[in-house]
Amino acid sequence: MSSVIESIETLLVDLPTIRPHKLSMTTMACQTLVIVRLRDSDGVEGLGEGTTIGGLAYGPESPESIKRNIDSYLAPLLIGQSASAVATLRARLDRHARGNAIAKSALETALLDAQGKRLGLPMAELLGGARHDHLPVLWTLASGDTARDIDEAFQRLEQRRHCDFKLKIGANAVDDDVRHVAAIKAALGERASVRVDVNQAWSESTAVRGIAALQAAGIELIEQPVSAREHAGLVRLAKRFEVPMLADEAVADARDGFALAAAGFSGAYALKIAKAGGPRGALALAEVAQAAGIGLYGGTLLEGTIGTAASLHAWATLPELAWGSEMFGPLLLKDDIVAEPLAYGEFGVELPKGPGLGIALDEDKLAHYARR
Ligand SMILES: O=C(O)C[C@H]1C=CC(=O)O1
Ligand SMILES: [Mn+2]
Repeated sequence: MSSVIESIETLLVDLPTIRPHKLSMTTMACQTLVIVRLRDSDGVEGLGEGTTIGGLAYGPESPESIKRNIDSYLAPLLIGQSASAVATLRARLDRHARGNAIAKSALETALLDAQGKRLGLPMAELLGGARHDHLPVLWTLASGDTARDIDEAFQRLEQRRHCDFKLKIGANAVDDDVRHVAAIKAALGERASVRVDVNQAWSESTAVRGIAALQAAGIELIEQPVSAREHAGLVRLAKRFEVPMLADEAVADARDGFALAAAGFSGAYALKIAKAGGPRGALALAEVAQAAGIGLYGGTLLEGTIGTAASLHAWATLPELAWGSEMFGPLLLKDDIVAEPLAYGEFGVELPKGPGLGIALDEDKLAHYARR
């Protein structure tokens, strides 16, 4: 008898950040992880995570909606079904529930983790096999203070933890943001690369002015300068400037990626398991990007270790991440809920070993940080 899914538990876990993390739409002091524990009739447990940024500030799913929609709608679609049929189960979720990509990503991760444990294979093997076991990871400077960001960048460089930096801008007037970014780039010089993420904050005309100045300051990549829905504007910016554009909020899944490429976009796509409804959807977007000659970037919604590990297993199967990755989420958090943290070093992170995600929970820490 093949194993069936017996229960699915969801927990909200609130973890403080090491410092305020300032984005165009919110400033974070805490991150809320939605942790999924899926138990199968053969005793195997699969772990998953669905995490967003700033409640409803970043996107249409909040931690509370993710938990509630899994509990009320998505989990009942899976309970009693054959646990190994990951693709069929994932299609079942899409057939009966619209949207809710983050909730679906958490469940797909838990299904893959359980299946990997059952077969004794790492999750990357289920996704085609790892081509890399160490992935590059940048750091996001977003304290809101120029001098503090510069200090932080030099610390990270000296630790050999990160040598590429992403600056979060768009909350301030464009001239102030440009001054901030140019000062950091000037302080770091050739020792580090600097890119920016505007998180949709600019109109197209502001973007033209801001990007011209950022390009002159030596910034290497401009992430999501305009609204996610402004595909035509993003294409115009990509054609206008030498500095490449990175589409993030504009491309959730393979269909978005196809539409943007067909509209004439060139540059790079940020892959996120949360946007694409799971690791498999994110890899489908990667296929479209590769077919269109668009570069790949391993993105995060600032997940903790479980969501980050799931993403790493997916990115490890790709031939190349031309723009590296930002899988630093766990490093932004003061504490963790896993027994063994991910191994960061040499400007990147190791792909975890062992079956499934290769991650085990620390039950005491989980109980301590779980919301009651
Ligand atoms: O890229 C985003 O939009 C979300 C995120 C990734 C890194 C970070 O600091 O925020
Ligand atoms: Mn982004």
